[in-house]
Amino acid sequence: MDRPKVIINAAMSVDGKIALVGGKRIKISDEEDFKRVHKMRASVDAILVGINTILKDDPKLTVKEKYVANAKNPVRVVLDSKLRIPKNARVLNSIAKTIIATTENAKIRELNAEIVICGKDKVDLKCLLNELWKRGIKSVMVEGGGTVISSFLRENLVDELNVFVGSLVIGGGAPSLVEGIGAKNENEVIRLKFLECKPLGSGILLRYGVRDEDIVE
Ligand SMILES: NC(=O)c1ccc[n+]([C@@H]2O[C@H](COP(=O)([O-])OP(=O)(O)OC[C@H]3O[C@@H](n4cnc5c(N)ncnc54)[C@H](O)[C@@H]3O)[C@@H](O)[C@H]2O)c1
Ligand SMILES: Nc1nc(=O)c(N)c(NC[C@H](O)[C@H](O)[C@H](O)COP(=O)(O)O)[nH]1
Repeated sequence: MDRPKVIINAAMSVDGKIALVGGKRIKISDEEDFKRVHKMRASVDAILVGINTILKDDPKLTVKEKYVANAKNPVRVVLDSKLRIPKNARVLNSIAKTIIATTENAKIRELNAEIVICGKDKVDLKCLLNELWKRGIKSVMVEGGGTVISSFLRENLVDELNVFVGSLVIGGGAPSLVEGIGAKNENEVIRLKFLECKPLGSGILLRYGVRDEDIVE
């Protein structure tokens, strides 16, 4: 199947959490990591997140001038099965193009975005990646949250996983890097290929490959 290269990027605590208990956003990345994240945003054709990340964080998903000057903004893509996105979500501003990926079950309404229908209950990722490919999108940065990251990994649609490990512990039942059901048996474990580990600012950057054949060094 023709599909864009998929790179997951997220920031987690030492105990693998990506937000506070209850899902409230916390700054895990430091300035060095945000600079890396925004450089990566500037280098891809699209950035993708799940609707819960929009509802919890209200991100802009654009490239900040202070990190990368005069950058071209990638297309923003939101997985929103029931088309719940609020009209005033920042991702719907006119600074960059936005695609809302939804399902046949959604009640379609007018939004400042292109609406792409893929799947019935939740967004069919293979269908969506193919639609993005048809629009000239050759690389997608998946910025979360944990449920979306889980779907991409479980469906074996990931080429690279980049995780910044901040020097903090959140604990308890806070959202994790990979949500979903998880592995009960050894054969359900997702094995990664270690690529790189380097100190970055006050934390560590980890890079893994997932689909061996597609990893571009
Ligand atoms: N630290 C980080 O790097 C980082 C990055 C992004 C988000 N977050 C945090 O993650 C949390 C949100 O994560 P989450 O797991 O609750 O939600 P999410 O953002 O992963 O969105 C999940 C939702 O997307 C929709 N969806 C549609 N099709 C889907 C598919 N095929 N697979 C998966 N989801 C699909 C569903 O409604 C699903 O409930 C927030 O607390 C946010 O602060 C942290
Ligand atoms: N890389 C990263 N480090 C963090 O410490 C953190 N909390 C997030 N969380 C992802 C989330 O969706 C954020 O809220 C957006 O990174 C903000 O995005 P904008 O700058 O508004 O585009 N991401």
